[in-house]
Amino acid sequence: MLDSGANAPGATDPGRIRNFCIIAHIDHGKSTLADRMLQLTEVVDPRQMRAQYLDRMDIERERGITIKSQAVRMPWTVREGERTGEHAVLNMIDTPGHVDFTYEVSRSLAACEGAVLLVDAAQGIEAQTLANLYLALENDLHVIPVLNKIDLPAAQPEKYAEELAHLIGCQPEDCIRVSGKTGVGVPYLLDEIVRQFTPPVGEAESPARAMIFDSVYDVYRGVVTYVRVIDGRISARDRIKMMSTGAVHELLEIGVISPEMKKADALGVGEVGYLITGVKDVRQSRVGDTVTINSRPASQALGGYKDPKPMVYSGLYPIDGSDYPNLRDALDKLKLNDAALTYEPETSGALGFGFRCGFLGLLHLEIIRERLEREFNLDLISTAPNVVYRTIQEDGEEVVVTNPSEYPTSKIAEVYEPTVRATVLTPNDYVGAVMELCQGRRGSLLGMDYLSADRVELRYTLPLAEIIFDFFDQLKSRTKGYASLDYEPSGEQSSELVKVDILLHGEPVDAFSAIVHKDKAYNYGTTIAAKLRTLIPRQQFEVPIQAAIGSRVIARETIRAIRKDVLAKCYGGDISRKRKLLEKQKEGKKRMKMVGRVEVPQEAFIAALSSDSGGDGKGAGKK
Ligand SMILES: Nc1nc2c(ncn2[C@@H]2O[C@H](COP(=O)(O)OP(=O)(O)OP(=O)(O)O)[C@@H](O)[C@H]2O)c(=O)[nH]1
Repeated sequence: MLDSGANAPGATDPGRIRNFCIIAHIDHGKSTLADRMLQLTEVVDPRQMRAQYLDRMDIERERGITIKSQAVRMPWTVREGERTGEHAVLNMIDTPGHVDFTYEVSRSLAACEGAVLLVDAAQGIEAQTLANLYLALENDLHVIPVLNKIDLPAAQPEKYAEELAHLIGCQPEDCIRVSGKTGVGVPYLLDEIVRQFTPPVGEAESPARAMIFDSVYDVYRGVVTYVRVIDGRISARDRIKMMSTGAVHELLEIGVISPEMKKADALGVGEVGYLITGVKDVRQSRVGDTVTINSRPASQALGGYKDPKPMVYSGLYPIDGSDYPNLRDALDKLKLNDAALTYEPETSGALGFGFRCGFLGLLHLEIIRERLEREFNLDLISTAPNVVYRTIQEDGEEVVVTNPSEYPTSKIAEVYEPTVRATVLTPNDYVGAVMELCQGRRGSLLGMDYLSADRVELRYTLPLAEIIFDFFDQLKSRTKGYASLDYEPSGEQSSELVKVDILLHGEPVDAFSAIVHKDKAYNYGTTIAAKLRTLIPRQQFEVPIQAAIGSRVIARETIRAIRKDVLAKCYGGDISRKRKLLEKQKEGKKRMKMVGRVEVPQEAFIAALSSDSGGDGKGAGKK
């Protein structure tokens, strides 16, 4: 339990504090190790312990992934070695592992002095092990290498200790071996955290400066802001000031998380805790901003973070048009918690009123969509995800396109698409398969290194648009699940892109427009046209389905004419039965959308869009 006296928040000697995070490739066991630490430090009562204690969102628990960072304060008394008996206060920050949430990781790292780099002893180093290690080194963190899951029969700690030591530049013996599951080695790791990581340094007498590393919206309490105090002290009676806006807020509460919110009188140098001001909008408590005290403000803000930029866009439409206001409310609420989500209203001829939303990646898209459906009870259609394009017109005008149907059709001098720098780690045997995949996706090889005798790192520049469609699934299936992927934005490139329109009876259907590379346009056109032919019922006239680039048709399918005679089944003269059938047909028609003269059932749009956009996101979640 949280002890009083010298370890109480606000009164803690910074020399006793260790702020650290756990970084790892996805599924290497961060959350499990965090659970064991909570248990060993007795912060969580054994009766209340549950798996993935810090993953508070339902989706996080169900999918077994961490989305939001979490900070928790744990007292620890060193058990062994020359510092036995020393009382320390550990602030642990659990971070997400998926690429979509890298920006959360980098924010958390800036609040720490040390990082525990966790590697699954049955898997070895993976792409995000490297990516996270580089982030930690960029933030000048001391890194403790740890091999996890040593209880597994397939664990090869000797082999991977060599690899890890080689990577970090230490001795294989320096890699600590633990099992987050059984708890073996974890007390020793906690001792080493106290021994190896440096305590925070700051000016206790200076005006207060605290860095906001997260802020979340809580329905009952308003915005909860997580801070790390760098200099000075913030006490519960202070009025705080946000340095970027100058806005002054009354403090309603201040405290630490251990493992639930615990009120405190103050937070001093190096401490990690929360502030509640009664503000209702997370944007007023911006991540990266510096908090100071109004009565004695600091003169200079701390260096902030980069704002996350949406990478992938998709249109979200309520299946029932009358849900539109609810969708807007729901997005407003999610936005309170998620600064990376963007949205603006848009109208589609095919789908009605909806929103064009911007996401960090496919997993982010999927999670927002799932939360909208689950927490707000909405049924949604999402259009196929696309990236942002920048076009330069012949007259020099620049147009940024987030919706393919708004792509300018004529007089384009050049088009730029976003690219990523991708790192793939794969066993030697699959190098050929990975290269073939990357080349098929318009990748260019930047370099290739052997990390050990049988593990190769391949670096590619790839168009982001090529990654968001089933790239990860393909990579996994071509390498029997052994390859891992990480990527980061790397600017943009000029490409030969075209907009493919899908026309029904001569009318373009905006929801199906796509921007694709010219070599892939034909494939996209024929696939969608063939799919729609099977999904759209016959009409009383012949309906051509065409795929076109500008006015040039590149593919065509035809739905043959038929008169749907609902009365055919009624050979008797029962007029009431006939009327009933006609009524039923009318009901059905209400759920039809008119595209020009063609009646298209809503389900056809959903089916055509879902099979195109659904599959890959799920794979991304399992990374
Ligand atoms: N045998 C064994 N399994 C473990 C150990 N640690 C974690 N696992 C299992 O590995 C899987 C992933 O563990 P998590 O703790 O959820 O992994 P994570 O790194 O937090 O995953 P993200 O939060 O998604 O980044 C789970 O099925 C755990 O039960 C361990 O020490 N031994």
